[in-house]
Amino acid sequence: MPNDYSTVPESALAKLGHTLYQRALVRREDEAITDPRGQPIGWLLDTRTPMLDGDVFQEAGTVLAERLRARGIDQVAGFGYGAFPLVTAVLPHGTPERPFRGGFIRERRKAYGRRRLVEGPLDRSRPVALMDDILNSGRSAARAAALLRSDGFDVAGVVTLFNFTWSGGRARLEAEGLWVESLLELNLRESARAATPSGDTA
Ligand SMILES: O=P(O)(O)OC[C@H]1O[C@H](OP(=O)(O)OP(=O)(O)O)[C@H](O)[C@@H]1O
Repeated sequence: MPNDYSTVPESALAKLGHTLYQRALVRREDEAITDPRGQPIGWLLDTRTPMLDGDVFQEAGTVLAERLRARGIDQVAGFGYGAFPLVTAVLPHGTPERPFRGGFIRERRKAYGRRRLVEGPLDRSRPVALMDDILNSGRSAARAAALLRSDGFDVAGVVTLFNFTWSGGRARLEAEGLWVESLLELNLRESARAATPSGDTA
């Protein structure tokens, strides 16, 4: 039986976004958190906490799959621990005629065995969307896109849970010809200055 592909209502999106944000948010009052240079920061979003919980995993997969289908995409790839749960969450939401396929991008080609850079059944003749939890500077996604392209894949766009709008990641990726879609646009510029934000990220 094909899944029900009726459009996910906006209210469901808002609820999911709220859930993801609330359950991913870690504040310095909760635990000591640092940036990549080891400096203390005020908050971060750790999306692994909600995404690796079965209920959110299921709901996020439904919503993300809907967005991908609307763009004619049935192949997704991820680079890093924030991305992997998103890729796997989408996979059950295809149809028998048009199943989703997923890929995990390695930092570098594996030196033995199949010697692959991208693990999984992705088809080079069809476009791939990159998945990631957070778009901040856009450097991770740009690097992932470059790795995919270097291995012969056609990268169409990037789907994320959150976009930190103050960091210019979207512009960086759009300049490379990628479309960008995020479930939640976070615009916390003023509080960001005060809190030195991070998305569990650089
Ligand atoms: O747009 P950017 O500035 O590149 O930031 C976004 C990236 O940062 C985070 O990963 P992080 O580097 O914290 O590594 P992790 O996935 O291993 O936690 C996040 O999961 C994104 O992949």
